[in-house]
Amino acid sequence: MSLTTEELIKIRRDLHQIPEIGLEEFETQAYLLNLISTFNQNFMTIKTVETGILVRLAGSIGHYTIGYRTDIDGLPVAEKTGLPFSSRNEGRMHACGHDIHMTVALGILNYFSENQPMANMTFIFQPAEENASGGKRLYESGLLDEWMPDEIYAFHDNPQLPAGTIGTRLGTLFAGTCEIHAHLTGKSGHAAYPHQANDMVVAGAQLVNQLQTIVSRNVDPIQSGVVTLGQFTAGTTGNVIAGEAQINGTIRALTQEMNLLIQKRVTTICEGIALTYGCEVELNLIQGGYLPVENNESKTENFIRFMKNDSEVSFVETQPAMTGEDFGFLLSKIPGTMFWLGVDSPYSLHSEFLAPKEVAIDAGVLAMTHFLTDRDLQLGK
Ligand SMILES: CC(=O)N[C@@H](CCC[C@H](N)C(=O)O)C(=O)O
Repeated sequence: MSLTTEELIKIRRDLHQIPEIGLEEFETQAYLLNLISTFNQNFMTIKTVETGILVRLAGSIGHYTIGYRTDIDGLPVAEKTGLPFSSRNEGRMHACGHDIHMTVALGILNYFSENQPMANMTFIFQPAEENASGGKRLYESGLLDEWMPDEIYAFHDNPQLPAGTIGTRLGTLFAGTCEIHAHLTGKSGHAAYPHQANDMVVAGAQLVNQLQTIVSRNVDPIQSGVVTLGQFTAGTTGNVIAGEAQINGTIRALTQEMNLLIQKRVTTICEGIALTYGCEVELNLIQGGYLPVENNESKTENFIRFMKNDSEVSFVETQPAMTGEDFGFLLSKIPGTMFWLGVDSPYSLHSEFLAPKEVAIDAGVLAMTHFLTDRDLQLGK
């Protein structure tokens, strides 16, 4: 018996109330393990990796392994949806919809635990998609090795698509990202004596402005790039010159070459600021596993063909997006497809008001159980 709509919605709401940030998903892991232990165990094996979980369904032939991945982490965002099942963890929210991702993965896993596939299936419940390259960590732990998928699938929810609609494209779906962390050290002092201090608010402000010229002056306008500096902290009060500043941000580019070019320009500009303002600029650029999400050509052609032909699935071809995903790392090792699942919300991913439409859950489970059943049949021939 597959999970009912009501059961799936209850699971999603349970998960929504316990968001945890990357590598701290202890409650989430315990909830998932407890639930998965209620599924048919006849051909299931479970392993844990840090706060992640790997579930293997042994196929009746076992000649091939199909992978399916969900991320499980939340964000350091204070929820303001006002929903009765809002986050119970202060300052934490599933503001990127990973509660929806997990619920759909559980629906698919539950279905195949009752309907044994011919191929093996490896389900990956992966921590730290937002902050610590969880996919790369998990891959490099070696624990996936004996259950390594031959091909792999995953989705991200999309507030801009109608609830339940599946979308993807051939080629690059998401950007590669790279975190920027710049720490500026000058000399603090009295507001009345600027000549005796070295003001890091002024140096930091110049750094922000100069970094914002990279996209307009260094990126080929026919291509694309983003430099967003989401955090700038400096100083303690209005009449004390700040001796330190911290600026954090992120780079986005659809090719690794462009990402590296932007990283190079960020480095050069930081060196220039250090020289100009006689301060120290300690720069950390962290790309980790956030490579561009490049869909495999033949797997994705097959995926798109299937979704277009399934009369119960609504499918649209989408443009590339500047969101990042560490599934890009797994796709650089294992051929597969990343796709969107529409959740129809006026608020964007990472918004404290994001409230995905739950009707998307059933649609996601249906589309993927249909697709993976078909894929299993193709592979078994
Ligand atoms: C889907 C999504 O929103 N992913 C995140 C990935 C973050 C990567 C990294 N921590 C960074 O900030 O560059 C995103 O912000 O796109």
